[in-house]
Amino acid sequence: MNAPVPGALTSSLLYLDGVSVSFDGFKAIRGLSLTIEPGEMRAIIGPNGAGKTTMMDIITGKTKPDVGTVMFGGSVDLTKLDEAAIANLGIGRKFQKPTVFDFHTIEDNILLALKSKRTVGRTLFWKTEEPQQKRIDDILGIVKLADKRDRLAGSLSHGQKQWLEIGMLLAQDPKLLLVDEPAAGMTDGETAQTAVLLKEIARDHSVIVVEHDMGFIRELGVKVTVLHEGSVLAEGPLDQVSANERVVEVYLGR
Ligand SMILES: Nc1ncnc2c1ncn2[C@@H]1O[C@H](COP(=O)(O)OP(=O)(O)OP(=O)(O)O)[C@@H](O)[C@H]1O
Repeated sequence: MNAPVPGALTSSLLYLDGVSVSFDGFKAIRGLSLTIEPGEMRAIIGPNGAGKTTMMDIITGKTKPDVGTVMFGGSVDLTKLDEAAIANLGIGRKFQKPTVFDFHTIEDNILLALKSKRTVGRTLFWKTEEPQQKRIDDILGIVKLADKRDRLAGSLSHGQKQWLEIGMLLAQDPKLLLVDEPAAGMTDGETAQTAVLLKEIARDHSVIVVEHDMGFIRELGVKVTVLHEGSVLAEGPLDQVSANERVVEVYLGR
């Protein structure tokens, strides 16, 4: 394992170095190093089994690495914290399948997410209705559901449900959002709209997007990290990693 780089530790929002984890002797993550800067959106691609989900499990505390450094905000060691503590630090995760409350309105879904934010200070000073309403309006505007606010979430299309869940994540006020295959199952129009939405969110948040849809990744126009067999195979602009022979061999050419 490499020694942590002090400069990167102080300036990076997320810093992984030399991270490995094995399941029953199988190394799912091997010597993974990755740095996300404040305000950065990063796309993660890679073949099935490359370790993308396990990497997110490590960041969110679901899985503990066997070795390696995982630092957040320059000084917080995520390997020492449980999932709830990591969520409270401001790391939000959106799983592939949308989990919204179908029998509540869209607005109430956002309201419930706002109320479930578990920071003590926020709960104590939680009393004024107006800022809360403004926050709901802002979030519904970002996820383009303001005109549907009174409809039941269950009536939304798959793509719209994904946007609502992203809105619910925003209600938690995360510093870093981990988004797993947001474009899966979406129409082309919804996929393009999702890229616009994530770019807007990335103006105020750091975002890690795991995706297989290369058209969508092109739309995002951000730095791409290619994972393969649990470590970084290539990193850089999409055109650059797409031209990498090894990336073509293990992923793009298949
Ligand atoms: N809890 C576990 N127990 C045993 N093996 C696991 C476990 N979790 C993941 N693995 C294995 O680790 C490897 C990496 O899996 P992971 O789900 O992280 O890959 P992925 O890149 O997310 O793949 P996909 O694109 O299919 O979602 C796979 O070979 C998987 O079978």
